[in-house]
Amino acid sequence: MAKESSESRGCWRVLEFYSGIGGMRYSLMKAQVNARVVQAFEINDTANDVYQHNFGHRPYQGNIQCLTAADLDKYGADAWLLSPPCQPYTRQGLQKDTGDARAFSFLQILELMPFLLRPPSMLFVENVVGFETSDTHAKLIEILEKTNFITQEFILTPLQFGIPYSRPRYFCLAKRKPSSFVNECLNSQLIQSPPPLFEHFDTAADEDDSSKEDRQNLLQSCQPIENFLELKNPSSDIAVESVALRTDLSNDAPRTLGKNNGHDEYESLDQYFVHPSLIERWGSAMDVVYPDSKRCCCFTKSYYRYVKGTGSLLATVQPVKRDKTSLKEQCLRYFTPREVGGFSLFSRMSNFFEST
Ligand SMILES: C[S@@+](CC[C@H](N)C(=O)[O-])C[C@H]1O[C@@H](n2cnc3c(N)ncnc32)[C@H](O)[C@@H]1O
Repeated sequence: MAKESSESRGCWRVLEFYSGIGGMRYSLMKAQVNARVVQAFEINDTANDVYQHNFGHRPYQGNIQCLTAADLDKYGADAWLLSPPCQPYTRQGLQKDTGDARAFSFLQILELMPFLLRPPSMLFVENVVGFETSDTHAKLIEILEKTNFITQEFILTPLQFGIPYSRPRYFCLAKRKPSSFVNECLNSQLIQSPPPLFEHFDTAADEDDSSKEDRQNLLQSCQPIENFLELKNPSSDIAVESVALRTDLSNDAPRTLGKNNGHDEYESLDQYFVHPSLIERWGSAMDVVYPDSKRCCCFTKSYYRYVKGTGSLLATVQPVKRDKTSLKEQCLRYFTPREVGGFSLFSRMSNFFEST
């Protein structure tokens, strides 16, 4: 079947697999490429509710594993965006890789590639660090090579793009010949540049001097956290008052304090304060950042439920001397859902489409 070229249409037709709440689509919009998502695929109906709210389009709800080559051919898509489940490859998980049922649908999509009459010209895959050494990755590269794609692979963190968010991720870009990349010297390579970064910067003990310098330069070039705050910090007086009040609250107390001398900003912020009892118990394990910090840790889905290892907490009172001020006095709060979303969305792929 003859395929109308994207140049003649002037607009890429895009398929978004594993669309979730639409992070890839937001990134595509931010990259300002001339593209249109012609279909999104997602099994989770709650995610689809959010996607529909965000974009006014409800993804196809179903198992990607059941899609056939004919199903995909009918979209005549130029580009595929894929962010398959990462659990089979996470370092903290069992790393069952191709043996994990959650990897099957991605493997199945790859297996369809040689049978497509209208294969995409471009592919973009995102996953966790660890994917690049998996059997699924080997399969991805094998099939892409067999079907005439050139690949460039990267491990990148938002910190490299000025976003104060430490979230190294694996990315694969693929273009089908005769399309080519601008920087051909990166073809068939996995680029990790600058050198590997760590979730907790202060634990990178065995780095040499040059990677320490790279890391420092990287951090300095990031925007401060305060540029990403939806709710600005209240004045110190209000925040200190808040700690006094919260110390009296039991865990079951209502999360809002009601009217407080007309401090509306404080009221909306209140539900995000960390209860002092949690600070007492888990303070030493908390990753605390400040409005002028230029990094924060990756947020997980257990953020708000657990404080240890699930993402950073923000000090709403900037202490004069950080090491001399107790965490309780610093009035810690969680980042709001919009703030968490903002870090993630800013950090995706806008730069790829612009530069490749
Ligand atoms: C890593 S998340 C992708 C997140 C997405 N990029 C976003 O911005 O929200 C993987 C998504 O794939 C969905 N998923 C997993 N297995 C699937 C399958 N077999 N068919 C369709 N969707 C699937 C999950 O429900 C989840 O939303």
